[in-house]
Amino acid sequence: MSHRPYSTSAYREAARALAAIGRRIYGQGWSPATSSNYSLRLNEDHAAITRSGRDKGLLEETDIMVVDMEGAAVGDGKPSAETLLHTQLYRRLPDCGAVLHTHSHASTVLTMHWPADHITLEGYELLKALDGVQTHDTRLTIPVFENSQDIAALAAEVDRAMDAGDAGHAYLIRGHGLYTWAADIGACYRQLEALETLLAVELDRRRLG
Ligand SMILES: CSC[C@@H](O)[C@@H](O)C(=O)COP(=O)(O)O
Ligand SMILES: [Zn+2]
Repeated sequence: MSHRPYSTSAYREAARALAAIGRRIYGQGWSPATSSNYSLRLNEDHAAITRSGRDKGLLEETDIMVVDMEGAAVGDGKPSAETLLHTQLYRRLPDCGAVLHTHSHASTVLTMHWPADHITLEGYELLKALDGVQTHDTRLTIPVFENSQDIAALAAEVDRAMDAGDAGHAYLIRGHGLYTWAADIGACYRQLEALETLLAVELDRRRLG
């Protein structure tokens, strides 16, 4: 299958941006022990993504590589083990330009301690940081998928959930973490910061009873 070529300068800019946002996310405590992975769309057929196993607090441009939209490495090295969860979003959502995945304390405890297959965030002003949300009077339902090492199967499950109209802004994986996506890295980081903040608030709210 022939792939449209991507711009080398666009790749270099994507690698720089992903390394910078990765260090910023690490500083928030959301990507411990090499967890988490980040990607940017380069064109219809390629994405820049973090290499597998990299320390996100020390992320450099050399820790980024290119994959095609079937999840195959372009060039040497091992892309993120969760690449297919990124390409599922790029293949399904033409306007998706950036995908961020984190492993925060809040997302882990909320999904591990409570068995529900969704987390609802409702009535928070910070919900307006999410694309398309205009009021605090909003109920955001975030689906929780069971964790699996079969990433292809997990990506197919996300696809089915989206077919059913779920996972509009983000999804959670139980005992694992959060995925969110947006048109560009700035919007995606804004959404990630809002969601991780609200998940921490929700955890505190539940503890307060
Ligand atoms: C080190 S535990 C976290 C990993 O298993 C995985 O969930 C993750 O987020 C990072 O995987 P990676 O292959 O480095 O992109
Ligand atoms: Zn992960």
